Amino acid sequence: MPYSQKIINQLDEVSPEVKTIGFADTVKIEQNLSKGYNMNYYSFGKMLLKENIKIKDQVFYVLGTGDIAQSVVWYLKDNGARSIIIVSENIENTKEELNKLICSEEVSIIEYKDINKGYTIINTAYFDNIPKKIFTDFETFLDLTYTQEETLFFKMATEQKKKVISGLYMLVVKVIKTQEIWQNKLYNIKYEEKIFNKLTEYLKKCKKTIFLIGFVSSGKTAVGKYLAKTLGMKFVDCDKKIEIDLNKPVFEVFEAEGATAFREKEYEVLKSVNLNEPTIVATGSGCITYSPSYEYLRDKQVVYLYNDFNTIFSRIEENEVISLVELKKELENLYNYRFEIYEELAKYVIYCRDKSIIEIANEIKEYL
Ligand SMILES: Nc1ncnc2c1ncn2[C@@H]1O[C@H](COP(=O)(O)OP(=O)(O)OP(=O)(O)O)[C@@H](O)[C@H]1O
Ligand SMILES: O=C(O)C1=C[C@@H](O)[C@@H](O)[C@H](O)C1
Ligand SMILES: [Mg+2]
Repeated sequence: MPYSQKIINQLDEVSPEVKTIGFADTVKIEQNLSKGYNMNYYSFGKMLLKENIKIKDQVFYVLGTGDIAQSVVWYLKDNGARSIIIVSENIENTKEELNKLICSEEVSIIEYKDINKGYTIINTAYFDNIPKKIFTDFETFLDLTYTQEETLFFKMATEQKKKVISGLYMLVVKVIKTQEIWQNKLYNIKYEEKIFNKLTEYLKKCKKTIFLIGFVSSGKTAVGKYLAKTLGMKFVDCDKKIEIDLNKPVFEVFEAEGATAFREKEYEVLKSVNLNEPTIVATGSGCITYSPSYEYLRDKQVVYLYNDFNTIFSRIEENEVISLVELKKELENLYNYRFEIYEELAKYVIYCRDKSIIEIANEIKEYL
C-alpha cells in the first residue's frame, strides 16, 4: 500500500500495532475522528493459527521489505520467534527503512545470495528473479502476495511438491475484520472458514476457460464481456480476433475467403486460447458446424446461450439496415439445424428469454 506510512501523520489516533509497525492499511472515520489500523498484522496471525504453524523458538525467512513484510516480522517477533531473517534484493537500499526492526537481536537482514537452508519462508513481494535453490532448500512456503493467478513463487514451490499456503485466507480475514471495524459489529468466527472454503472452490472453477456458444445475436459477446470483467478473467471474442488479425470485418473475410477458410481461421483462434489463463471466449456462431472446432470444444466448459428464434430474428433485424423478411425462412432453417449441435455440445444451457445480460452472466457464475 503506497500511502500506508504517509497517512499516519494525518490520523487522529492509531491502534497499538500501527504505533509499533508504522503502517496503517485501514482507516475508520467516526464523528470526525480518524483511527488507523494494521490488518496485515492481525490477519497474518490468524493465517498461521489456521495452518498450525508454530512461532515460538522457530526460524523464519521473510522475502521482501515493504509494509506487509514489516508487519509480518513484527508479528513473528512479538510472538516469540527465535530468528527472523529478512531477505532483501539490495540491503543498502533498505537498511535505513528497516532500522527500527533490525535493531532487535532476533531480526537480521541478508541478500538473496546469502540464503541458507531453512524451514519456513514467507513471500511478501513480487519477484521474478528468486533463486531456484530456495524451492528445494525450504519446506513450507507462505505466499502473502495473493492474486487470482498463481505467482511465480507459488508455482515453483508447488512444482517441488512442498507445503504451499496462499494468502487467500489472510485476505478473507482482513476483509471480515475491516468490516467489523467499519460497521462496529462482530461476525461469527465460522464466517472466515466458510467464505474461504467457498472462495477456494469458486476460484478453482474460475481457472477453467469458458466457451460461450449460440446462434447469431444470442449475446455471446455482450454476456462474455460482462462476465470476464466481473470475474477478472480475460475475454476473447473469436470474430473480433479474426477482424483484428485480418484487418477487415468478419463478413468480408467470409465473403472473400469462403466458408471453409473462415471456419479454419475460427478453429485456429479457438486453439490459440491459452487454457492456463482463465478466459471467457465468445465463439463464432457457426464454428460448431466445423468438425475440428466441434471436436476441440467437446471436452471444454461450453455454455450455450439459448434464445428462441423470434428473439434472435428481431435482434438481427434491429441491427440490419435492409429488411430480412425474405431471409427469415432460411435463417430459421439454419437456426434449427444448429440448435441440435449447440445442445449436444453444451455442458450447460442458459435459457435467456426475458433475462438481462447481467442475469445471464450471474447464472453462468452460479453454474461455475
Ligand atoms: N439478454 C439480453 N437482453 C437484451 N439484449 C441483449 C441480450 N443479449 C444480447 N443482447 C443484445 O443483442 C445484440 C446481439 O448481442 P451480441 O452481439 O452479444 O450477440 P452475439 O452472440 O455475440 O452475436 P454474433 O454471433 O453476431 O457475434 C446486442 O445488441 C446485445 O446488446
Ligand atoms: O453464423 C455464422 O456462420 C457467422 C456468424 C458471424 O458472427 C461470423 O462468425 C461469420 O460471419 C459467420
Ligand atoms: Mg459476437
